[in-house]
Amino acid sequence: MSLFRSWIFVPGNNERRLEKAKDLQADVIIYDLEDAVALSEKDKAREMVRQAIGNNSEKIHFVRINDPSTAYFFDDVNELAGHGLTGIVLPKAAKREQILFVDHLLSQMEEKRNTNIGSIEIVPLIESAAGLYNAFEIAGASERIKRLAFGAVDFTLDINAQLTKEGTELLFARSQLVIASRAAGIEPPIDTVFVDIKDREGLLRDTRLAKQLGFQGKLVVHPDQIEVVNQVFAPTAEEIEEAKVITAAFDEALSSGVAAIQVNGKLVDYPVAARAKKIVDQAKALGK
Ligand SMILES: CC(C)(COP(=O)(O)OP(=O)(O)OC[C@H]1O[C@@H](n2cnc3c(N)ncnc32)[C@H](O)[C@@H]1OP(=O)(O)O)[C@@H](O)C(=O)NCCC(=O)NCCSC(=O)C[C@@](O)(CC(=O)O)C(=O)O
Ligand SMILES: [Mg+2]
Repeated sequence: MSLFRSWIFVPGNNERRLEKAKDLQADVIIYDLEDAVALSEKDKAREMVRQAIGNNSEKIHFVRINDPSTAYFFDDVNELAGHGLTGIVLPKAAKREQILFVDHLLSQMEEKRNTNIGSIEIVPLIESAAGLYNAFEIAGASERIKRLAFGAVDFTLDINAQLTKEGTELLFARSQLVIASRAAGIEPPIDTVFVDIKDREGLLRDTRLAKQLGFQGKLVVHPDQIEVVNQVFAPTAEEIEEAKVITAAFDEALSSGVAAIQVNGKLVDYPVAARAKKIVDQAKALGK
């Protein structure tokens, strides 16, 4: 079971940061060809990212390509698809038709390069009012989509909201993304970046909120943010211990035909036991 807690953006044209990415403890690396790269550097970045993926085959890699309305999109897909990347992050995802188009192009690239058709994932980045409104349709548009991600910087720009540390302005969008994802039958989404790199407490609060709302992980922009995100999205030792007690007690109860019991003063029934099992599975994936 792979973990998808922390997703770090690494600017695709920065040699030093591409090199550093190899040793980071992030679960996923996103090599960025979009907004972290100046227009004059797009071609160079594409080549650098290709090399970085080749030199770093252990990790789960995504590339954030430029969106289909740009002049860079086709070259990004053509030069990177089928070269060892796990998938693409599709920025400015706003409607189902975009996904169908990208899906079709990826299938052609996979066929040309003798890779399994459908193996390259797509993570649509929802960062506009239209994207949020169509999130359910986007999530269900292709088998390649396992999860959505949220981009609050562009989103607040689009809806004329102020991006604050409290994130009140994001509450509806965040919840809507969680619900659209689960209604479409895909995994919980990945939350937006927290831009104040020096504010550890702020990041901790923001990440806890994302977890509470149902997100599975969070995008980050700086190595210092990885540890907080990994910690918040991993169960604590107490949670693991409690989950083990609950699953053992519930399995025993079920064998006697009982499906509602009390453990440490709390009701345990099927959904409570299912949540506990998820924690036990996550702990196993973390080697705990
Ligand atoms: C912010 C800053 C410039 C600060 O750099 P500074 O150099 O001042 O930082 P320092 O503290 O000095 O770095 C200490 C050491 O870490 C190394 N180091 C730093 N960052 C590293 C890194 N990312 N990867 C590997 N290594 C790294 C560095 O090389 C140094 O190592 P060394 O050289 O040994 O000293 C840098 O982090 C950075 O570029 N971040 C990524 C920016 C980016 O990708 N933006 C696009 C994604 S967001 C977006 O698009 C919004 C969105 O689309 C998406 C959404 O929300 O979904 C929306 O709409 O909302
Ligand atoms: Mg953006």
